[in-house]
Amino acid sequence: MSILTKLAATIEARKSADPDSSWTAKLLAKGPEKCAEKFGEEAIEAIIAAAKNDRENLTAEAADVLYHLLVMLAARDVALEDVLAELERREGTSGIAEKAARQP
Ligand SMILES: N=c1c2ncn([C@@H]3O[C@H](COP(=O)(O)OP(=O)(O)OP(=O)(O)O)[C@@H](O)[C@H]3O)c2ncn1[C@@H]1O[C@H](COP(=O)(O)O)[C@@H](O)[C@H]1O
Repeated sequence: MSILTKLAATIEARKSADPDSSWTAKLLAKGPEKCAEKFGEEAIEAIIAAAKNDRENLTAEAADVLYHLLVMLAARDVALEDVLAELERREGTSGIAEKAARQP
């Protein structure tokens, strides 16, 4: 089991945990909008680290982004497996073909 899959399972379990015992449970209790906001904040911190070419900080911020992405997905009941399945569906298709398929 990959670390992302394990982390997603831990986050899912935190939905029924006491917010006083878990930072994840506390964040989930604040609702999906707050989870999305935190994801955005972490993404901006990663962008800043990348723009500054601060690779050490970018590594840490990227981990924060992945964690907060999983929390945001859990808050809206989107399964990590569905996201991974979407990536697998795209595997082997070129980015240009994918973009063309999304045109209205
Ligand atoms: N990977 C993470 C992880 N990454 C970041 N964070 C938390 O995300 C928060 C983000 O930092 P901020 O500075 O924005 O947070 P803050 O200032 O404390 O919060 P705000 O007051 O701004 O809301 C930190 O408090 C971190 O503890 C994480 N918290 C938990 N995990 C994983 O989730 C698991 C479950 O954690 P708990 O729910 O705490 O048991 C842990 O075992 C870890 O594997």
